[in-house]
Amino acid sequence: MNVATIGYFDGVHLGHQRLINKVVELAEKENLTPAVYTFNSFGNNGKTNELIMTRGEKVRAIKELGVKNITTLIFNSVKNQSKEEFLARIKSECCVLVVGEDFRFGRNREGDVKYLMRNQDDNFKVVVMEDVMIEGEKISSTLIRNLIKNGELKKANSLLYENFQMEGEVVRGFGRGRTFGYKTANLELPKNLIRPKYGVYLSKVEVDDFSGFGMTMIGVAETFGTRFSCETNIFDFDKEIYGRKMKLEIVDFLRENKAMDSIESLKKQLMQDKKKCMKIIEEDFTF
Ligand SMILES: Cc1cc2nc3c(=O)[nH]c(=O)nc-3n(C[C@H](O)[C@H](O)[C@H](O)COP(=O)(O)O)c2cc1C
Ligand SMILES: Nc1ncnc2c1ncn2[C@@H]1O[C@H](COP(=O)(O)OP(=O)(O)O)[C@@H](O)[C@H]1O
Repeated sequence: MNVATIGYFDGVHLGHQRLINKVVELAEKENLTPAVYTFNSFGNNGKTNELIMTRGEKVRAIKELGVKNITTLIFNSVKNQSKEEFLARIKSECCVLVVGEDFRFGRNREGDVKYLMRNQDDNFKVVVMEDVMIEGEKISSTLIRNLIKNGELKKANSLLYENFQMEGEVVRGFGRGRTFGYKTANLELPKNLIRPKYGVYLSKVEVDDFSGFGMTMIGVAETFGTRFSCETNIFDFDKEIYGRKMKLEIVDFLRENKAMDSIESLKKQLMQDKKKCMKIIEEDFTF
């Protein structure tokens, strides 16, 4: 039998981690299976194109926390189930359910924690965990999405399972970067992932067997045009990586994008950006 929790778990943030850690702890104590029920989507409320992490990253995070059994429920099939039907399924597979205070389930979100508590018996217990708070606010995926959209990546990262990251293929740009001494690898972004506020960021970079740092512009290179791109100048690196898979962790916001009056000004700015990155790396990432 399972000890389980249920949720979409986008970001696997500190609140999610409290639930999952409890599941693992209780399962170990009772020699039961630690389990998570998650969903393939949120339905049609729009949030699905603003995901904090991909499904693959989420499943990996949940497994790394010690969960052995992950079930993905198809949102469209469960959304019309009554609270009785949904609970009957959970009771047939779980003997303990760990939930947050505001957990809702079933058609029109009709099932709540009170209903679950009333339906406990010898074979089914409910454990309710308190919300995890930050500065008087409940930590939630929505709160973290707003931080990311505001460019507050450092704060968002401090609440997430791991730094906000984007993984994709390195594609060709206009070949302009190399002409002024700053090659910039253009990343094709995963669809459905939330885009941080347009701007320039310090990032951690992984490509092939290289692992290091870089500076990333997300948004529009206003000096040259209006097309969206995500471009990274990788420090201490000089290799052709077109077509390779690259992972960026967006670590810290440096500045807004600007339209420059010349290539010389752009180069000067990039030099300053790099200096700022080096300072942060020295302060925060000295091993
Ligand atoms: C860290 C970083 C910061 C950047 N900041 C700006 C900027 O403020 N304004 C701008 O017009 N372009 C900016 N760029 C984009 C460059 O203009 C762009 O990389 C260059 O045009 C090369 O494009 P390409 O790779 O398509 O050839 C920045 C690029 C990087 C890597
Ligand atoms: N340090 C580096 N940072 C970024 N890209 C690099 C670096 N060294 C080599 N490259 C290669 O150069 C390409 C970027 O050069 P660039 O002239 O900006 O062309 P493009 O416009 O096609 O991105 C990258 O895609 C990568 O293959």
